[in-house]
Amino acid sequence: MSTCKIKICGLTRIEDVQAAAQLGADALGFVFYPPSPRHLAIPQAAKLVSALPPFMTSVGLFVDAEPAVVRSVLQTVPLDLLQFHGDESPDYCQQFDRPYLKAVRVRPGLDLLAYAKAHRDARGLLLDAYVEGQPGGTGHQFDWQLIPKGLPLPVVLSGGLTPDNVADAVTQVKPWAVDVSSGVESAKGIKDAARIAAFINGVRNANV
Ligand SMILES: O=C(O)c1ccccc1N[C@@H]1O[C@H](COP(=O)(O)O)[C@@H](O)[C@H]1O
Repeated sequence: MSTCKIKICGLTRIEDVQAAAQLGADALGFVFYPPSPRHLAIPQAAKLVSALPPFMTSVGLFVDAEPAVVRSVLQTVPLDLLQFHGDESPDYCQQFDRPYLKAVRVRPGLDLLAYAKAHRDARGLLLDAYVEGQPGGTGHQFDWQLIPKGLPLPVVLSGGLTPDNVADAVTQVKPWAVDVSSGVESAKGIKDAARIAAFINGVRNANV
């Protein structure tokens, strides 16, 4: 049985927060990126985060946001961890004095070791698929063979994970955690409890 951690991202409804918590997710992600169909206004996000039970991590996702935007979210929404999903520099990421994940979109030719070393103050490196013009949440998978051994940060694997492929992903990559959005939805921003349950089962049944 795998103890890989599980983050479900892009929640927009209280019933999805409650279902993900009851089904055993470790962390929930809330999107603060206006072009995303999963984007939340601050009051809505505050309501969802306040419904989290104890010991569950709330994660705020930003894409190249103005620092003032991140600060205004942090004033009202009690986020445990930030997820920077754009081209944010290490200096940018550190300015909020909050633990963070740095996301990177993996493609051939990218030196992931150098990228991880540059972002060594991150709590983890989130690996997503590269899709031209789209920062994430695409439902696309990338070639897991592109992940080098010996990355100096815990790996959070994402990008096109589903209930059908997540056991293989955990078995092959052995990440610290997995992150999913599209793969557990019935429509953008609408989570499907049966798919979340199947996803969590897939992680737990991985052969590691
Ligand atoms: O979820 C979004 O809308 C989103 C928008 C902009 C950047 C990232 C976004 N989501 C993150 O993308 C990855 C992969 O998602 P998927 O499972 O392939 O749909 C995941 O880390 C989400 O947190």
